[in-house]
Amino acid sequence: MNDHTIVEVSGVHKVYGGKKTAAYEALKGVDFKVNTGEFVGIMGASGSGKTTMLNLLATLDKPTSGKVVINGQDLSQLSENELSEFRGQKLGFIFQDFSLLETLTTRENIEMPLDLQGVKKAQANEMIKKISQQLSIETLLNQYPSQLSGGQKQRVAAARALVNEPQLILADEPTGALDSDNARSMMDLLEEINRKNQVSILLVTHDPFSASYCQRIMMIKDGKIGRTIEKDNQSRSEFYSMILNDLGTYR
Ligand SMILES: Nc1ncnc2c1ncn2[C@@H]1O[C@H](COP(=O)(O)OP(=O)(O)OP(=O)(O)O)[C@@H](O)[C@H]1O
Repeated sequence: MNDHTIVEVSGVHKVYGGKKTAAYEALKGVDFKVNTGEFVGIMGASGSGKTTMLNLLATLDKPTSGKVVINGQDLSQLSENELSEFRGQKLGFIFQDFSLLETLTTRENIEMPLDLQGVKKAQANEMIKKISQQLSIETLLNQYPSQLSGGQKQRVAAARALVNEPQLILADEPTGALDSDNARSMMDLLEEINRKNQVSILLVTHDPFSASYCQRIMMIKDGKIGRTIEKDNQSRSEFYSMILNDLGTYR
């Protein structure tokens, strides 16, 4: 692991069940690295192990064997309390279902991770102001989730994920519940954050359009990374065609 590596996964196996139920090996030896500032995708059929992998990176679950290192920290060395602190400080999450709390306003939803970390009110206000401007949601701060459109909710969820300036964003089907216009603006936003803020992004998706924003895509199949495809100097639409071709060929 060097300074340029944000994620290093080595020899990771994950077995579910086993004591009373039949054991199922969802990950069968996964190795990969993500460089700092990279925008990387994981694609694969339903049941291939994508969410399992994401949960390990999110520190929400532990591998049966193998190692996950994020930002130089071997996650297996941290206690539960340290893991939750690590999650709060280093990671940002964007999920398909937004997971906004309905009884809180936009501002309160965005403020929540800062409260959990004990950030002082004045500093929290500054951080909320900055991210709201960047995501153009200043006018929505006093609204409740039920008053927002799907695209607006997703921007608020993105603001909440980004407000603590995480080093790594884990995004699970962030466009899954959005129409195509909103999906495009969500992906444009992630690309902008990646470029301007130098945040590393790991995106899990079925969707070739979202995946075309990545610089590199790892194709996971039956619990292993089968192939990696790289964007290199291609335009996004060329990369999109390459992804479609790949999915067609290896289905
Ligand atoms: N808690 C669990 N207990 C037992 N088996 C599980 C558990 N979670 C996942 N699995 C199994 O592990 C395999 C991989 O699941 P995972 O959710 O990682 O797939 P996925 O690629 O994210 O699928 P999808 O795209 O449908 O979300 C599946 O066969 C699933 O049934």
